[in-house]
Amino acid sequence: MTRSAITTPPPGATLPEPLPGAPAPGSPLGSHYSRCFGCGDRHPTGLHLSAVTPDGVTVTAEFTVGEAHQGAPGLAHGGVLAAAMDEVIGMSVWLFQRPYVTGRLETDYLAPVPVGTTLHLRAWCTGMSGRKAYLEAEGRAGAPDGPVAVRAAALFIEVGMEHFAEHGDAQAILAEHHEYEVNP
Ligand SMILES: CCCCCCCCCC(=O)SCCNC(=O)CCNC(=O)[C@H](O)C(C)(C)COP(=O)(O)OP(=O)(O)OC[C@H]1O[C@@H](n2cnc3c(N)ncnc32)[C@H](O)[C@@H]1OP(=O)(O)O
Repeated sequence: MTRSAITTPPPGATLPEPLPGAPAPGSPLGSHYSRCFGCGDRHPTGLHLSAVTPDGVTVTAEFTVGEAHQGAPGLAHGGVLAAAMDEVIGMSVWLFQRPYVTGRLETDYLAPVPVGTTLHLRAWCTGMSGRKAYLEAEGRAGAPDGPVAVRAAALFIEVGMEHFAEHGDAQAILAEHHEYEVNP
């Protein structure tokens, strides 16, 4: 991955450990919002990522490129592939049980991805420092050990739940996130 200085952990960054209460290894991760373009099962043309965590700190997921995801005829749109990277990385920081948002996302496209291809995604943390989490992800075509078609490096920034209430739909958050106080 040709990551930049912004997405490279600084000296002294730490690696996360599985938290108490993390999903059991191999158990499915639920959607954080049913209308989310990345993981929501109520989004009609979304990515419908289905994900598990093998170890409480990394995430693996699958995404099958559909008709609604094309850029060039028959090929996945690059922005859609970036969204898949953003989502699987977002799912992995969700394991830290604190809310984060994407600050920066860098993407390398290594091969075209035809409609009908299942991308096997993986995301992992390379370091945490204060409010900043440094993460990477990859998408392999056709199989977990298939050729890497897309790679990403990201900087995520921790926010309070009020971030989503202030800028988004507080009622929709409350309806799906009983575990968080959105207006502390
Ligand atoms: C209900 C649950 C929902 C879960 C949703 C997950 C969805 C999946 C992930 C997403 O797609 S999130 C959607 C896309 N991202 C956004 O909408 C974020 C928009 N940006 C912001 O809201 C603010 O810019 C942000 C919260 C990221 C930062 O603003 P703050 O005022 O809180 O912090 P500040 O600007 O002081 O930055 C804190 C540190 O991060 C650094 N930083 C922030 N944004 C950066 C950036 N873009 N690039 C590099 N560094 C950045 C900043 O330099 C600083 O570093 P230092 O502490 O070292 O000084």
